[in-house]
Amino acid sequence: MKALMEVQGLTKRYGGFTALDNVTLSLSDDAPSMTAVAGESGSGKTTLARMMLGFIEPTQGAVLYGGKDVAKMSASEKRQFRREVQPVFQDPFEVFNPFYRIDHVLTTPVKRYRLADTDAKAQSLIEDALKRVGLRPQDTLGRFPHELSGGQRQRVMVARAVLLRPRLIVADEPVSMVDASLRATILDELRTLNRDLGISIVYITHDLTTAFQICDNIVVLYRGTVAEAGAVERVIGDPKHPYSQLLVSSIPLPDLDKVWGADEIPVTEANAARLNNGCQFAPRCPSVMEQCWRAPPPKFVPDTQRLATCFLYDGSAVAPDDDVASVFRPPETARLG
Ligand SMILES: Nc1ncnc2c1ncn2[C@@H]1O[C@H](COP(=O)(O)OP(=O)(O)OP(=O)(O)O)[C@@H](O)[C@H]1O
Repeated sequence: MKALMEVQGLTKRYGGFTALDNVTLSLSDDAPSMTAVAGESGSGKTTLARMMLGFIEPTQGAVLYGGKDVAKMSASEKRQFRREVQPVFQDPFEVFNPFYRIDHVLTTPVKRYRLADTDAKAQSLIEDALKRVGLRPQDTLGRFPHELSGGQRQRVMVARAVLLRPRLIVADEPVSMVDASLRATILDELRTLNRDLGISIVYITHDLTTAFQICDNIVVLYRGTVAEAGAVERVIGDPKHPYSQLLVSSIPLPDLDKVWGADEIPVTEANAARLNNGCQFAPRCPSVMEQCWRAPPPKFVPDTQRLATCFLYDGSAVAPDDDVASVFRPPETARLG
């Protein structure tokens, strides 16, 4: 597989605290993919996203884009990387300057990357990008950020990313500040960009329902380590790692017999510290065993198209590779039953 981006043994420490620990994940260049990165608050999702975007440097490991280490790129390589790998953030309001009209965030990249040689071409590029994300140019351009809804502002940011025809969009909780009614529409639009324009998407979220709806594969992080990874219908439909099981059991379902919060395993001070050895989830795990305290579990492959770093699956094959994508379902193949 030719890789668009390779995250190799990525580790980020802040002082003595490990926010991300030895994560390896490659994104295929052959077929544009949609990959979710999920986990509760503090699991390291944003840290991973920021390193993929080249915003912060790893303590160990590397992010390769087109085979080149992002931290060692020349100015011109970095410029191309910045164009081809686009961020979409949680809160678009922070990105907008309230004193400029919306047009500013769209005309700036057109100028910076010389995307059009005439004003008419620039206008048509901008209008096309807005239409692609379901916005009417005549209702959007000329307005100030506060005159748009949160959902519209977020769509402008997606339109800005689309304008640059990126190869990869890293979207960090892109709809968590958007009204529920608009969430599905914006996520559908991301899916359409993936299918129609061939843009790969990394979708960072704590929401497994939307990850299931739009993504092919998912990586579940727990305290900076990969708990489980694979095809969404495997990991979300039938989770194997006790942490993924906990996450899935907390998805609200219309089940009147279910008592919400009943499955929660509280974090106490005693189990909040990172372990030096063993499985990070051991202190909260309902299935914890003696060996879980001694060494981190390998990446077991209990069935096809998924891996689970959990000793419950000792005896299953171990993943052939550190790369969690080695068990991914290739995009464009049918979902498992
Ligand atoms: N600049 C920093 N300095 C110190 N610690 C940090 C820094 N950035 C992140 N962390 C810590 O690293 C851990 C992972 O943070 P990160 O933002 O990646 O988590 P997250 O999964 O994205 O959480 P959330 O869903 O709340 O955004 C957290 O414990 C956080 O406090």
